[in-house]
Amino acid sequence: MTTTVTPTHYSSIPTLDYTKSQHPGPERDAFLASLRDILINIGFLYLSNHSVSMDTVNKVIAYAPKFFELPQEIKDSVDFTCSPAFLGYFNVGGQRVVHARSGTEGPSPISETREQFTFAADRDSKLADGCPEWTKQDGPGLWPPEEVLPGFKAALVDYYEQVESLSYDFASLIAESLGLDPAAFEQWFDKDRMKMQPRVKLMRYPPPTDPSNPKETGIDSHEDRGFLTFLLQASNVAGLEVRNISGEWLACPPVDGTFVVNLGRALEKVTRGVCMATSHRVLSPPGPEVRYSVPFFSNVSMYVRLADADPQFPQEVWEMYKARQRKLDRPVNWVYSNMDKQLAGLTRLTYKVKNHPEMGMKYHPVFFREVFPNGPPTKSSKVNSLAA
Ligand SMILES: O=C(O)CCC(=O)C(=O)O
Ligand SMILES: [Fe+2]
Repeated sequence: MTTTVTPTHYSSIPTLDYTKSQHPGPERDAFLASLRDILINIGFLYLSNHSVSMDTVNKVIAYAPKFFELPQEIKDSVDFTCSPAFLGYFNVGGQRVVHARSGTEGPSPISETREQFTFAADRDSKLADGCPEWTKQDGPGLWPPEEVLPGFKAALVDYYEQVESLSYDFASLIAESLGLDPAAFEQWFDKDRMKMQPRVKLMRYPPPTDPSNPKETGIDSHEDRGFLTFLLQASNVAGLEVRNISGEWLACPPVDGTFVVNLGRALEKVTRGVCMATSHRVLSPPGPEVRYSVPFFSNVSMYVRLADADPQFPQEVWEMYKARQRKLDRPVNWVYSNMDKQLAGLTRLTYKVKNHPEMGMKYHPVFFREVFPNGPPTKSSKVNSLAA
């Protein structure tokens, strides 16, 4: 029997009310049906009434500008180049970047301008000899001194832990909506959550330094590399845009009390392309206001291989997937690379060293020579990994 499925054409970003998923009944069934459609046909949603306390969210919103207003020498003292775990402050000032999948560097590259502060809950560092090289990405973050910004670390770590917990609950809803056991994705996570490596970034997007240069932007079109992204838009300034299956750019403006949730390439791969890692970009604000945002990137365990995925979706899910593939304005190339056949921790470190060769030379000198047997690359061959 042939079924004809027409993919939903999204012309705006849909919203799901998280509370509807919390109790069995028709509302929960409807939530799961909408979630399935969204995962397959747009890959982006607003999540309202989520489980993270608004008090915690509001603290993060209040701290974001305060961090970036700190004197430059304090921000520089937590520069990520001082962290083997690649945590800390990074000033992306008008750099040329190339993003995975979405594009190659052309003759007139986009230059991105933003500041970011990457953090995680503290993990033990494993710098001792004998640990696999990639475990050295674990480690404590860099934080400004407590007296400079009292309460900053506590508020951000509280936020991190609450969103992390939501990320596992949401992964289980995704599995269920796709007709799998709710625990099906647990195979991609460590039971001991302290081994997991989510990352959060405070982002600050200033208006362009040269408004006459249309190539200056916040973040060029890209897909996130991780599993799920939970984005808090932390000021009332728009700029995020999302590409739908027909190639139209949809605005995704801030909506109070929501997270924007989108799917990363790891989730795309473990679902063999059924869930879509959707392209998105951030335009620099027109000014004078600055835009702040706080993406939380969940990820798979460092100890799994994405290419081991063998999801047993029901036939109707595969039909929805095939119907979407026929409608896409471009191929979604989710095929497994050699990198997906090795441990995810190794792949992640490889991307980090490719992105930041200077960090590779400093903290992973032996591994660096494996990645770059012919010596350090020229600047233009850099690949930007956002959800690092
Ligand atoms: O700042 C935003 O709104 C989105 C950021 C983003 O896409 C990223 O960091 O991967
Ligand atoms: Fe992103």
